[in-house]
Amino acid sequence: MLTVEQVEKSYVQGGMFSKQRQQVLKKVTLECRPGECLGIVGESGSGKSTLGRLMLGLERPDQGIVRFGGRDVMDRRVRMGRISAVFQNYTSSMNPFLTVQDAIMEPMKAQRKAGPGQQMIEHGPQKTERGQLKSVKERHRLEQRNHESVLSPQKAAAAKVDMLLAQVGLDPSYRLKYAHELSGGEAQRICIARAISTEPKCIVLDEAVSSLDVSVQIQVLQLLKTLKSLYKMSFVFITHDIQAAAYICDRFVFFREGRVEETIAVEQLKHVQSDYARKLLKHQISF
Ligand SMILES: Nc1ncnc2c1ncn2[C@@H]1O[C@H](COP(=O)(O)OP(=O)(O)OP(=O)(O)O)[C@@H](O)[C@H]1O
Repeated sequence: MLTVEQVEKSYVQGGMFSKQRQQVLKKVTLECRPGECLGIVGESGSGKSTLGRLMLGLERPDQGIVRFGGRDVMDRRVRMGRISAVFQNYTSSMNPFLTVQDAIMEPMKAQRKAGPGQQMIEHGPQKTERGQLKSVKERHRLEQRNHESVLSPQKAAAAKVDMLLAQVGLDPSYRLKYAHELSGGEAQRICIARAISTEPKCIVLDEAVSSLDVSVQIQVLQLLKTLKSLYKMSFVFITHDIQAAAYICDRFVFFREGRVEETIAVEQLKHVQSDYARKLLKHQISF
């Protein structure tokens, strides 16, 4: 579904006029399958976040391509509403001048603005791939959405936000709060609500629980697991925390110095082949 094919990325090192480049990603090929949680684990500086940005279409690879459903994610229409992100810095992820409601609504508004282009993709060539049933369901959803917005846009928005807040375990009173009025765990739940608001097929989570207290981490991981099965989404879970990854992921990609070192199903972790994967596991997991 989300595929990374022979991707390379380098950055200029030592200032704008320097000719030196650091090769951060080296011929990376991997796939996040429909409905799975793929963990990208590796040491600090191994290139995990760079890979995440490329998977989100935020940066262009020097070589290779990232595709979603067969299409290049650099095309905004391909990723809009289908791929979203949750980052580590939940406080800076939220605009301080927006209420929780407006922050959660932002991606949906952007998706609506994209309108015709979005529909071209939804009902274009994919219609035949996905079959008639899917397109009927989609049409019904769009009609319902239009119907709601014609009747009472504010009420419909508030109801949608309340539903999303409930799904991340927060009550409607949070709707009018601002980022500075939230705890870390609450802010991250809002970022998750925002990420699921367009019912994406895939979420890239980059160190999404790393800054939270351990007890809050567990709650947020449990929440992510529940939402994943509710929405039938895929996750790309980028982390250096193997314990957290083992809790939520189906497969691990061990990432080392910009390369895929080893890929393995989580239930097979005891049988990793590479020294690097063994070393990372030994430091963090006691079997
Ligand atoms: N925009 C950029 N410009 C220049 N160098 C960059 C840029 N982004 C990343 N790098 C470099 O690429 C390397 C990999 O960084 P990246 O953040 O992808 O690693 P990481 O595995 O996510 O690390 P961490 O776990 O510490 O976040 C680092 O050496 C970093 O300095």
